[in-house]
Amino acid sequence: MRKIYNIGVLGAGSWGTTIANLLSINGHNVVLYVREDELFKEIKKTRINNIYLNGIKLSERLKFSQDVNETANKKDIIVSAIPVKFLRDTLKKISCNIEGVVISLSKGIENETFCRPSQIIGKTLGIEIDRVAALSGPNFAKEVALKLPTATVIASTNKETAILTQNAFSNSYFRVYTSNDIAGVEICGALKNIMAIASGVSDGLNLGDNARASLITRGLSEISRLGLKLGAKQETFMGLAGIGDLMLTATGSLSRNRTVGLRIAKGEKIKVILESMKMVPEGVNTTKSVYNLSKEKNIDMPITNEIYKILYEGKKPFDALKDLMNRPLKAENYLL
Ligand SMILES: NC(=O)C1=CN([C@@H]2O[C@H](COP(=O)(O)OP(=O)(O)OC[C@H]3O[C@@H](n4cnc5c(N)ncnc54)[C@H](O)[C@@H]3O)[C@@H](O)[C@H]2O)C=CC1
Ligand SMILES: O=C(CO)COP(=O)(O)O
Repeated sequence: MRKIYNIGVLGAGSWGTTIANLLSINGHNVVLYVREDELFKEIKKTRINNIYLNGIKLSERLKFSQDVNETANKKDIIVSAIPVKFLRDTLKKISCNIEGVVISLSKGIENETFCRPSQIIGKTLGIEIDRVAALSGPNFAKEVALKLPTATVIASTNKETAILTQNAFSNSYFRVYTSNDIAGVEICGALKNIMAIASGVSDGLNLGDNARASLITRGLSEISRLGLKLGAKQETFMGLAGIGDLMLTATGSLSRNRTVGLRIAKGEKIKVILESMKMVPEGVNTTKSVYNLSKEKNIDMPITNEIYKILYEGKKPFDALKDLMNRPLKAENYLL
């Protein structure tokens, strides 16, 4: 018999809604915080999130709230599904005591502080890091919402937190592994979004399958170099949160980040692309964080550099390609 928890999910975007629905299907008592007034009315009436997860009828047991404190109060598990840019300010609105564990679903790195989502959560809510976990892996929300078979990783410095979450989230179509490498899992989840933009640019320019596979491989090498410097464990890069999510996002048609790259390659301006998207492609902000962080740490990240220049300095994608290909030749070393 599964233990039943009281759970609050912060953020009714596509992933927050999907996970709230999954946890409700798993038998937990779940309340989902919906920020937008119109969406709140609509979702209560129709049980469909017509902005972020259209076409999926949500569980009859799922409850909705527009109050972050009501959502977080007296919960065994709080799930945070807020894009990194809005995470700190949203959490600051919580004034109730946090009694249970907090699970982060966000994939990004904060611009000014270079904090990972779990670090923002720990600091802002004033809770110890061993009550925080991060869930990450090759997980398109739409496919999980459609109950297609999916595997993922939940990472925490505390084994009990990871196992509690593993048991609460797992079911016949969602298989959760545990990890103790929260830094590695979050770094992989954030940085693969940069590589997904790069892959989208490459495909949008019709550079071919060789180029995409090369980008994914050298992208992983770049992610690993920075990750190891930041304390990640090497084996995480070869796991679901690492190569698994990188492969998915750099090749899958559902990726918002990859879509940004495809549209950039067709000549659209990043400002116009972002204004046209309701969903948040985290890779755009994360590129800025990682570009600055790599300079601070003196880590060579050529793909990230070029994506930064395309997004923030208006560099032409073909010029970025030329500069990437014309760098000094070297021996292949995964970490160089
Ligand atoms: N959608 C997916 O397939 C997956 C998403 N993630 C990650 O989960 C996190 C949440 O993303 P999604 O649920 O996909 O969101 P989304 O991109 O579908 O929706 C945007 C979300 O941002 C919120 N938002 C917009 N403006 C805001 C503001 N000013 N203040 C506070 N919140 C605001 C919206 O209310 C909504 O919840 C992201 O870090 C994402 O990378 C992780 C795995 C899968
Ligand atoms: O993280 C994701 C899949 O694991 C979702 O990727 P996108 O944000 O690019 O859609």
